[in-house]
Formats: sequence, structure tokens, C-alpha cells
Amino acid sequence: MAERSKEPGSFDLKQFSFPTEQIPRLSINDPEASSRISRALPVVLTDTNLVTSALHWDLDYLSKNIGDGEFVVHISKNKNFQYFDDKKMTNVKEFRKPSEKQDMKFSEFVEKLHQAKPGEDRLYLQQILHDTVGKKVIQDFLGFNWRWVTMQQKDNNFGEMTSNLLLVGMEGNVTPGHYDEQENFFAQVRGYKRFILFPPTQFACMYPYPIYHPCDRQSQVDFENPDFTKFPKFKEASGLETVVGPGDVLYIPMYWWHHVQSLPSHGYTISVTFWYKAGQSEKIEYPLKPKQKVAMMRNIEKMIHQALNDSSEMPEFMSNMTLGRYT
Ligand SMILES: CCC[C@@H](CC(=O)O)C(=O)C(=O)O
Ligand SMILES: [Zn+2]
Repeated sequence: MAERSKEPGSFDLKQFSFPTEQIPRLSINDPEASSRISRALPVVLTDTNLVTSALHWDLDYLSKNIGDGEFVVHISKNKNFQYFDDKKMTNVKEFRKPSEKQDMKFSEFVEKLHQAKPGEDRLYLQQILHDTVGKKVIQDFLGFNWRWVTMQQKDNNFGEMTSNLLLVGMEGNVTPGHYDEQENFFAQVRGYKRFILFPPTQFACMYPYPIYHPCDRQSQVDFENPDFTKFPKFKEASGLETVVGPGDVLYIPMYWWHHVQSLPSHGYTISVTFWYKAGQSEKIEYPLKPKQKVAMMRNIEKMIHQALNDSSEMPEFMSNMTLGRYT
């Protein structure tokens, strides 16, 4: 088991406006661990050995061994790295990109990281591991505990694995609140990341952007400084949280909201995601699961947007459908 030098209580974490409970930290041999995964509940697994073969990764080692391929580096004027879909930018007039993207060699990224000063641009490398990486990194990658993670994929009826994203972030970087449409075993390799999670049942508290917006799936609420006038139901939010360190694997179930921060003053972070598509949907059982309802809402919103063929008609159409009618 990867010993963590820090216990959850030992981080001086700032308080949010909403209550949170700790996500259980369990051994893979604890029946409660597999039970939580099978019930699509978050859990931190402390002894998967999923990325033990990468625990020696640091900036120097990766610079020397990751090869001379290009890596996507996000650049932000502040600590937030909110995802946006380039292909949807034309749907929203005056959309301002929350960050820029640049391709660069890993060694160039490391140089910029060392030169970065507080208050200046922040960097976040986010790149799917491709086959141009050097053979040492390929060895490390092959050394991941594929037996365990593939067993989880099968036992829990996950779909195919889509990608492993390599994340190298500066301390303090934040990925603001959002959900993904994939199952995720999130493996922490270096440094510490604080996760806040909310279940899909709290969709109404999260006020996601419209589906045609570049920030589809992202919450409009700033979890760290919520505007309760614009987003009153966020007052009802109640989450789960944890800090993951080297060797920890957090299971983030599909459609669960998450806000992630590389702990300030704990150094840069390295993580690897293991993303899986949804499995073949079992037969419909009632009541529908929260994630099925979110998927349904997305499909209906997409159909209405396509049928109206005019985003500006969406607000009136959507409110005519519900306001004052389903009280
Ligand atoms: C681009 C992915 C970022 C990651 C959060 C983080 O580590 O900053 C996340 O949201 C996920 O793994 O789902
Ligand atoms: Zn995510």
C-alpha cells in the first residue's frame, strides 16, 4: 500500500459554503470498495498498484524519457482551467475563451513551469498518452496494473476504455465544477489534489451551461464564490470530498460533478486518468437512475435545440414548457 505522508486531516484546507463528507479511503480487498463501485459511488482506493510503475515520474525524468512529441498545454490568466468545446464557440456570440491552448515539447513546458512566477500565466499540461513517448515511459505505462483495472471494467459493465490522459499541473491550478460522460479511475502519481464531488441527483443545484454552449457539462456556479442570487439552489448543495496523494486512485462515477484543485504550496501534480465509456445499458428499470435522467435531459435538450434551430428561442421555449405548469 502506498504510504501517504499526509492524512486527510493534516491539510489546512479552506472551507467551502456547502457541507461535505469525506469520501471513504478503502483497500481493494475491502468488500465495501467493490460494493461502492458497483453502486456508482465515489471511493478512494489506496492499494490498487494501478500506477506504482509511474510513482518515480517527475519533471526531470519525463523530460528525459517522454520523447519529443508535442503536448497540449493549457494557459490561463488565473487559477481556473475551465474546459470548453472549440466546436461550439460559434453558438455563443462574444464567447470569451477561459484559457488558451498551445502545443509544445515536454522540455519546453518544464522550462516555462520553472520560469512561472506568482500572478503570471498558469500552465496545465493535459495530453492523451500517445505512442511517440520514449521506451522507458512505455515500460512504465505497460507496468500499470492493467489486470486490476480491466477486471473493474468487466465486473462493473463499463464500456471500452477511451483514453489515459496525462495531467501535469502547477500547484493551485483548479479544474472548476463539471461532470463527464465517462467512468473514471483517476490515478494520482505525484503531489496532492483536493476533489469536491456532488451526485447527479444535485443537477438542479449546479446550473450547467446550455447544451449548445462551449462550456456544456460545466457548472455556471463558482464553487469557491457562489452567486446565490443567480444560483439560489446551490445553497442546497452538499458534497463529498477527499485529498488524493501518490498511489491513490479515486473512482469518479459518470455524471458525478467534480471540482479539483492541485493543493496550493504542495508542488506540481502529476495524474493519469483511466476513462471508460458507459456500458451497454441494462434493461430499463424504474425508477430510472439519476444518471439515466441526466442522459435523457441531455438528449431532449439537444433535440429541442436542433428542432428550433435558433439558440435564442431556447429560453422561452424551455420556460413555456415548465414554468408554472409542474409546480
Ligand atoms: C482534463 C481533466 C481534468 C481532471 C481534473 C484535474 O485533475 O484537474 C478531470 O476533471 C477528470 O479527470 O475528469
Ligand atoms: Zn472531469
